[in-house]
Amino acid sequence: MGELDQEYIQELEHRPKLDTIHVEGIPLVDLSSFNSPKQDANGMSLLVAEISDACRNWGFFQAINHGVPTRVREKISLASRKFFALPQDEKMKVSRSEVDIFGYSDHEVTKNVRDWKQVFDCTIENPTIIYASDKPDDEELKELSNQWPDYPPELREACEENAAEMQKLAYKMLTLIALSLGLPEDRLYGLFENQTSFMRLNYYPPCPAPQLALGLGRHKDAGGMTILAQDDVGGLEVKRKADGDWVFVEPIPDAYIVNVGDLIQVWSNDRYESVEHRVKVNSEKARFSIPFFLNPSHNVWVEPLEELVDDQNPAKYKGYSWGKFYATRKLSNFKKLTSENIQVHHFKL
Ligand SMILES: O=C(O)CCC(=O)C(=O)O
Ligand SMILES: [Fe+2]
Repeated sequence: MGELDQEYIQELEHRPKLDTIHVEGIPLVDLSSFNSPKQDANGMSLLVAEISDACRNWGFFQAINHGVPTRVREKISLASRKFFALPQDEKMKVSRSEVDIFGYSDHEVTKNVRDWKQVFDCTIENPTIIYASDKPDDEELKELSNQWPDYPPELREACEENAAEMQKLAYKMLTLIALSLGLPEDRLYGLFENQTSFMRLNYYPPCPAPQLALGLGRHKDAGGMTILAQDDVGGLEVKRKADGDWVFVEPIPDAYIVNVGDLIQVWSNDRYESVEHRVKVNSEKARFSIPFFLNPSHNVWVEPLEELVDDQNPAKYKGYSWGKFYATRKLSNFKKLTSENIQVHHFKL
């Protein structure tokens, strides 16, 4: 067993099992009927039903025939590998701070345990508007923009091209999710104008003691939806709703993993739930992944959609400000927390 700094060590109950059991995993959804030039009505209604089942039973699925060009994915994957291979002092030149919250970090912590990974974050809207403070009555705004490293020079273009494709795919997903909830297909679009979405490059280096640490501790995604490209190494595990077991997400070349975030859980009034997931590491191979976090505008008030609430189904959440939630989360990256970070269950009625 290799040596591992104490701050990475998970409590016994949260340590991963290293042998991977290949069981029936998250659903696979083929988006061809959505993408075909003349969408056939039958294909679309089958697709909507599959999305509904996947979101209800798993909160996660893999999408194929999604329309994202392979070259866009290859370009960002390669640029990401080149960036993380730089010497540490080069990467630190674009490190995140309380002021510049996008950029590089090798210090992510999930539920007070350090993650075995490095990240590079970039925002999508340029600039992105957020609240300057997490104080409820403070309306002051601030503009955020990206930091780009000198090397690799193509990183910026690769990120921007990937972001544009993720955006298109995210809107397809919003369409399908709205339809699957019995809503008009454009019902969710307006929530994402002036979005606070961002993209992350994840690098999980080989770990000397992968049985003690996690690349990313168990968590739920707080935003609207996440679309993730993983490489062929594998490590992502999803907590199966049916029995609470951790299920390995099989790498499928060129597929994107889609999961419902906490906001869809609230908007859908718990019809769809945001599901816990985590990342295992291993002692031999580095793993790379690229999530796109689709998040609404800072001024969106989050509450169950009125169409999905009635006397039989009263609202299960009180409303909250996405912008204040986001500011609290982002600022907490730079504070030592003494209590649990803000979570959606704090708004449960
Ligand atoms: O790297 C992965 O597979 C998952 C990443 C993830 O869950 C996240 O960044 O929120
Ligand atoms: Fe996640």
